[in-house]
Amino acid sequence: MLKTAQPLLKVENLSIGFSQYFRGTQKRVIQPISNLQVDIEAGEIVAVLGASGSGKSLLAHAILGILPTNAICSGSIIYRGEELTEKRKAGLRGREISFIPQSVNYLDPLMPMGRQVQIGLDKQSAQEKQQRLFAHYGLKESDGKLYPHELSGGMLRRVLFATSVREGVKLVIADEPTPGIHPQALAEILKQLRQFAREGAGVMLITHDIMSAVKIADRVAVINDGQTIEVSQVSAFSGTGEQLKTDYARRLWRALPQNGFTYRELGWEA
Ligand SMILES: Nc1ncnc2c1ncn2[C@@H]1O[C@H](COP(=O)(O)OP(=O)(O)OP(=O)(O)O)[C@@H](O)[C@H]1O
Ligand code: NI
Repeated sequence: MLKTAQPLLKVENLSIGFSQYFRGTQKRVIQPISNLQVDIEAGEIVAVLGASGSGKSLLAHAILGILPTNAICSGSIIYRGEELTEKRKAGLRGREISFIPQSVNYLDPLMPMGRQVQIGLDKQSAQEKQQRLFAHYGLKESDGKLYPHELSGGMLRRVLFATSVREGVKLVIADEPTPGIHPQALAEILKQLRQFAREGAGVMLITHDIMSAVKIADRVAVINDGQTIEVSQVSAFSGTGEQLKTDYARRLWRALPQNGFTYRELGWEA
């Protein structure tokens, strides 16, 4: 891949904390993310791999500008050469920067599915495009009139995917898009992410599934306790992991069932 001087997205020294009350009145700050780094080139898929609670969703939400209001955030997020301010995030979100959230709760419970997929689409052709997306994701035209509670979990995930397909999308953030999904649907989703990249978008695939990461990513960023442990080319995840830079990543790789160890040794509950 051609290296450009400036990556599409560069997250540097990102720290996120929350101020919390405990014992009623005392305040303390918890720091789920500290000094996290990751960057993505246009046309590249970077997997962000980390155990549950390691800070993956917070990273996604920081890039998108949808952190809870009590979050204390510092560091820099540079997108296309410029600081991604909260105002810029709001303007790009759902358009140039698209998001496939971890939870189907991100869908509006009070809005029919068809309208949710039309958000961010060019008004004149929105309906036609939405219908094409529905067909592409195996949803029926009549499903467009249904509300989230009337659809199955699998269908909702497909709707979430449809909301991320936008003309001119340059960055796709997919937060665990594959939980509990059967293998064929998983292959389909990974193929779609690859397609985004082929069309020139940068893709961040957040996952705790090392196999999905290795199957699809160009590079893998391993995070633990809100810190970047290692960023490596995907080719380093092979053999005995001798090309990996850190012991942590090597243990993670070797813990795969086919590599002989178990996740439990890492205390990693996938
Ligand atoms: N609003 C919040 N207030 C306080 N702590 C929070 C808040 N949101 C997240 N955290 C804490 O930050 C840490 C990271 O959370 P995050 O959701 O980013 O993890 P994750 O890597 O996405 O995990 P999972 O794989 O389970 O989705 C967790 O310990 C979580 O409890
Ligand atoms: Ni998460």
